[in-house]
Amino acid sequence: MKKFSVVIAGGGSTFTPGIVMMMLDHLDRFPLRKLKLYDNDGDRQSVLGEALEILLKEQAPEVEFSYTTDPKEGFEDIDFCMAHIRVGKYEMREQDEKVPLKHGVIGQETCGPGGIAYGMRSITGMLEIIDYMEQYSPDAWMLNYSNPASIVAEACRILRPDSKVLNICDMPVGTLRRMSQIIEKTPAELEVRYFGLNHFGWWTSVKDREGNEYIDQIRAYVAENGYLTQVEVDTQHTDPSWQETHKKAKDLLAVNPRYLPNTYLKYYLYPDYEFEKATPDFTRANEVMAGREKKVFSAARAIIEKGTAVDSGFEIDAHASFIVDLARAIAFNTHERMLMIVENNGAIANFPDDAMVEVPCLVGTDGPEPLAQGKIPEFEQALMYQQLTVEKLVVQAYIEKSYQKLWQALTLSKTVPSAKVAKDLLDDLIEVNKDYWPELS
Ligand SMILES: NC(=O)c1ccc[n+]([C@@H]2O[C@H](COP(=O)([O-])OP(=O)(O)OC[C@H]3O[C@@H](n4cnc5c(N)ncnc54)[C@H](O)[C@@H]3O)[C@@H](O)[C@H]2O)c1
Ligand SMILES: O=P(O)(O)OC[C@H]1O[C@H](O[C@H]2[C@H](O)[C@@H](O)[C@@H](O)O[C@@H]2CO)[C@H](O)[C@@H](O)[C@@H]1O
Ligand SMILES: [Mn+2]
Repeated sequence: MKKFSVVIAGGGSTFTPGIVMMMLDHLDRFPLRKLKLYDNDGDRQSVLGEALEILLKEQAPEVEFSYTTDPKEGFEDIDFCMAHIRVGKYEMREQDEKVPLKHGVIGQETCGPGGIAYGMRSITGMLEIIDYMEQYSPDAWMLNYSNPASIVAEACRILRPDSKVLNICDMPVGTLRRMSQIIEKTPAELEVRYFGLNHFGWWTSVKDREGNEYIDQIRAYVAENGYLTQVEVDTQHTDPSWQETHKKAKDLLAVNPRYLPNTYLKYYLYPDYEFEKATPDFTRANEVMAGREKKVFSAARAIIEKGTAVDSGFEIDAHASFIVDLARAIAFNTHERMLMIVENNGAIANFPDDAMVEVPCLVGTDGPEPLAQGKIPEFEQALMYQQLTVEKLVVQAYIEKSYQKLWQALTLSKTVPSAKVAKDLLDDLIEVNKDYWPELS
């Protein structure tokens, strides 16, 4: 079987060790000849790079491993780029989550004003790494899960329409694990129908391979428990804030019992509840900095200190194996069925063709082919259209450097109460993002 060369862009990511360990666990399905880390913060990346160098020497010496901040070194001779960059890092995520709270609005990583601010930063970083990939390895594919995926996907549609970039999200993958536990199946046994935008969608069917429908059984469970399961399926999600998020699905179902909701809808349907329970001095960014980030980097420093990764604190991100499934689908034309963020083009019959939607796709060497999801009801259609327009206005604001369009995007968001609040918020966000956003006029 062909051996592949992969660069992880955003090598200093808290997810890098877990994903690398997952890839080593799948070498039989997706063999590697070369694995590289690329980041624009050498100090941050080198901590993980040095530790992973020790781990690969011990566990996969046949794989050529390196880490770099040099784009040519990072992106030459690769088959795939797995991208998980965070432009502005956690210090800016903290601003995304705290600045809106000062204006009485929810603060969140990818939703509402936080997501808009993050999107205005991410576009520049994404264009940068896409261009590096195309300059040094023009035949490579980028598997992107850098956020905010909806805005990044819309920016790719307009600014890099011919680039081989696949935008994906692991939220539905994680929730399907929960659903499978509820009905005592495995995720691999299930086939879903789903429609939405990224972090803004619904399941309309969950069937096993024999065609048995489980959505009613799952709905009955979620109506009582949300997506909280007896056994926590995500080690990432033992934090109380994530437990509350999975539980809140119960209230999302209450307002729209027709379909099973993506947990992110809570920020749009219950922004008042989310604002009331927010802790302005300690948001999710702080939780991660004190939790996952501290844990991952401490484990890396311990490996470097001891000189071995045996019994290390690195934890495999087994659930991230959908990334290998996606790479295999491209490499071996497997026609893997998975949710992707793709141009609608009729997949959702009564929604704009040029919307970047999250729907089930069959993925092969030519990329994803969306599966038709039919017409959607007007409640979901209207919500999606409002959010779609927000996302389109953000990308237009970025391209045109338009203050007016970004003000409109914030005003239109279901999380922002008025044009006045939107403008005050925008002026604050411009100030804190002055090193990252294009200058608006
Ligand atoms: N799509 C999904 O479902 C999903 C799931 C989990 C995480 N994510 C995303 O993955 C990303 C990484 O998350 P994290 O918490 O590990 O962040 P992190 O801050 O720990 O790591 C991100 C890395 O990206 C680097 N970076 C920033 N700008 C860059 C650029 N222009 N070029 C190269 N590197 C750059 C940073 O220096 C940092 O080392 C975020 O965008 C996050 O939202 C997405
Ligand atoms: O608050 P964080 O940094 O812990 O998570 C933000 C991300 O949350 C989702 O990814 C989850 C995923 O849904 C879950 O199954 C597991 O793999 O953990 C991930 C990280 O918590 C979401 O899909 C991402 O877009 C967010 O960035
Ligand atoms: Mn996501």
